[in-house]
Amino acid sequence: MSRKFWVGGNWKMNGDKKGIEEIANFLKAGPLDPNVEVVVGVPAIYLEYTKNLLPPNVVVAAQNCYKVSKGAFTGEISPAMLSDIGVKWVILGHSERRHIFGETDELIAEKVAHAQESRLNVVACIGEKLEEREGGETEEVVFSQIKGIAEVVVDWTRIVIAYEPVWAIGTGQTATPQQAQEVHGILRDWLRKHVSDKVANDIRIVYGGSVTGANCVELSKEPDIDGFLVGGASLKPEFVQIINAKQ
Ligand SMILES: O=C[C@H](O)COP(=O)(O)O
Repeated sequence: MSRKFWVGGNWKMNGDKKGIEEIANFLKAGPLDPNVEVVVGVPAIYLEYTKNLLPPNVVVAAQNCYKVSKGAFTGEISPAMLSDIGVKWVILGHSERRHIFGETDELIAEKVAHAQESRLNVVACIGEKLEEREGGETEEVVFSQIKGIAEVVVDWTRIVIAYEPVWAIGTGQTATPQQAQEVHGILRDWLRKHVSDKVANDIRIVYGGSVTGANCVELSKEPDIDGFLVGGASLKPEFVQIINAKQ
């Protein structure tokens, strides 16, 4: 069993042509650890522009997509459209989609199902809110979220699970390596029990929430942390340090 370390950047609603060129330049300069899979989640309007600027060892992801291939859904984009322009990854279920835009577990499951049918690689995000952690409900919340996703996955080679505790996102309050490892460990055990040994052994479970150049190395040493989903720091040159955390 050896899981390739996976590092994603999630630019969220940030970036313009000039800024994207700067990011592409520091990623080109790297050097990036060749043993790491690197994906950046780009605003939809810049997917093609970014794809043309990035070095070949970094690929783009969409930050969202809809649950059907086409139709009267103003403002949405579909997996078919992403595939049509050569995009192979999509982030689904991010906490900002869940909590700002009201996406439910049910809608996220439908989106994951359709993205899988369309052969996109999915970064499926889960994570508890602060009040849920403080109420001792972390396990219950993440198990219910992963169950919703697991029920629709048909190809486990095309999915990365991102554990992102909501209280750690954009707050500077990173989960400690022990806190993150504890949840990654129980998620892997859940997959072992409810899906299979093979899936549990092979799937990448990555951590997101205030990952920086300063904390990535310690987090990367935990046995069940297989990479990161990075927000703010993925817009800065320190993203290279995070990609290289295992070196
Ligand atoms: O998708 C990334 C997460 O929301 C983490 O964002 P952050 O690194 O800015 O805390």
